[in-house]
Amino acid sequence: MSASIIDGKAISNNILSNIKQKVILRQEKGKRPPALAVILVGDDPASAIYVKNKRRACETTGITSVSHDLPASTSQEALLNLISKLNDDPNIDGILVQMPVPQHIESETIIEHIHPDKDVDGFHPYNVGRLALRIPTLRPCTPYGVMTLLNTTTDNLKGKHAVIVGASNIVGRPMGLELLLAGCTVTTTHRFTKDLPGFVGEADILIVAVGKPHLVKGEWVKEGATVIDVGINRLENGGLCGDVVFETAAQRAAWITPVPGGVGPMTIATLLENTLVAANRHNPL
Ligand SMILES: Nc1nc(=O)c2c([nH]1)NC[C@@H]1CN(c3ccc(C(=O)N[C@@H](CCC(=O)O)C(=O)O)cc3)C=[N+]21
Repeated sequence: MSASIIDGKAISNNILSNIKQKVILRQEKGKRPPALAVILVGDDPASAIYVKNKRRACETTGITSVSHDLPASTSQEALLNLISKLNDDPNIDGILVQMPVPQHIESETIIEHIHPDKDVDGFHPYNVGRLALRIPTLRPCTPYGVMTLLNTTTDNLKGKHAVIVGASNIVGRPMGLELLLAGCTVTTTHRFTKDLPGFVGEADILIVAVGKPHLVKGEWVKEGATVIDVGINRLENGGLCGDVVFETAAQRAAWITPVPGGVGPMTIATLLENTLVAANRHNPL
């Protein structure tokens, strides 16, 4: 078999143009555009690229982005104060604090300080808890973006065996909740899993989100599987690669996402979808 490529870039562009139409509709009804505050602390080069892509997507859709670029030396207290101000600001619908934050800042404290109604990343325990209880509101962007991709390739996810490699707070764990909500049988593997290749070989749907280049070998993949590679690893030659060995996996899979151009753009599209949802709630039509 030779896999078809899941074109995350094209699918995300479709979502962005839908959002753009909805933003125009709001403005025709006299409402301001949705507004996203983007906070970047420090100067991690990868973060700078992602944040730039987010701001560009805001421009494409007509969503207002308000940048707060802070030095790496920013204290936790100063960051919490800024978030408090944005929580109370009626002209801001969504707040994003780009992760990772510098070592002296505790990310859990920051995430819990963002008002759940403005948590467009879907990272707040309230929003993750809602998803766990099958009453999702603002959904974690990357897992929800992956669900959008799966729904374009698979008619009925119910009963499919989904295997997740990686159990992080921002991808692996909420990914399991989304797949469970969609009716999949879910297995989550992680650093203590024995026989990772054995679990991977059982997956109808394989989601890999670890951040280790080429961790998953193509030979492990089940014939006809759908492979979603969430990893984005920077190579020394400046290129990018995923967590899956693409060439060999594509010989066995039915569907596979590329890196770049797969999950990354979907994360951004979902972030803007969440911002529109938050705006429609704060400032209804
Ligand atoms: N509060 C917060 N929210 C996030 O959503 C968040 C975060 N922190 N920290 C880091 C991760 C990572 N992330 C990506 C966003 C866009 C691309 C993206 O645009 N990727 C392009 C390639 C871009 C490149 O050249 O590196 C692609 O895959 O085609 C990738 C990864 C959001 N994250």
